[in-house]
Amino acid sequence: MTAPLLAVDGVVAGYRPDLPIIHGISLTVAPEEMVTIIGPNGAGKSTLIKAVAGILPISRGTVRLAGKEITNLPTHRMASVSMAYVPQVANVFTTLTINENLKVGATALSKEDAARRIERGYEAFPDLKKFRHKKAGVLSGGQRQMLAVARALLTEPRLLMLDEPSAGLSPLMVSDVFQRLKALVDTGVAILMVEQNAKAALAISHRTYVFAEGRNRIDGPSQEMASNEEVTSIYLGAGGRKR
Ligand SMILES: Nc1ncnc2c1ncn2[C@@H]1O[C@H](COP(=O)(O)OP(=O)(O)OP(=O)(O)O)[C@@H](O)[C@H]1O
Repeated sequence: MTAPLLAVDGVVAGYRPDLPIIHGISLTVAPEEMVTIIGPNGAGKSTLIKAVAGILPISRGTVRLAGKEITNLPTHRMASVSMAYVPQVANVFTTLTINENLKVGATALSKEDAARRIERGYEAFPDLKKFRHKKAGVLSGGQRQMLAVARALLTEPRLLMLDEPSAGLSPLMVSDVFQRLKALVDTGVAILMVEQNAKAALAISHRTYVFAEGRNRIDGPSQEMASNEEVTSIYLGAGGRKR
């Protein structure tokens, strides 16, 4: 088996040191793999991703990226370990133009690198180029999500983490956003994302982890999970039932 790019082992974390929300979660993401985390509301999906991103303190367990321990790495150092995180809300500056949003994301880069990488972002997301001088506030939900992703990619991460990229999007937009994320994986970026939209997540990702009550519940190849009885009955509802 390929050595994991991300290895989360027995992580305990929460919003208060005396009140853990996740109780020893483990998972891996291989290079160029797309992994989703699904589970009911309050299962601790966002908490896990925030803990890996260094936003919430980890009280037990470890996080390794490419074999190097990065447990409780300060968020501002994420780019230096080739990792990027797109939060669920407030992930773009709505009063700035698209171009300005990208420039803000590129402040740590040299002028040449910034220009080159922003141009590459425009190539990957042509809609953004079309509206480059428009305020991000006028973008559709899907385009906004793409802007947040394009900004996160400016640091050229090997691992991109996303918290519910489909939140608030129409089914058509979900499909478009997911296809673009999949295309990113094909260019060599690994993705770990939390999703409420279990059906779409299972259809697009390589592997899926199901969390419940702050613990690993079940995991495996997404195709298998999509036909797993427990997953279909509890998490997919009527729309995801086995044929
Ligand atoms: N800012 C916060 N302060 C304190 N507790 C929080 C905070 N945010 C979430 N929680 C609690 O942590 C638990 C897990 O929340 P989390 O957001 O990780 O769940 P989730 O699996 O991502 O589900 P959802 O899809 O509903 O966000 C919940 O019980 C929630 O009430």
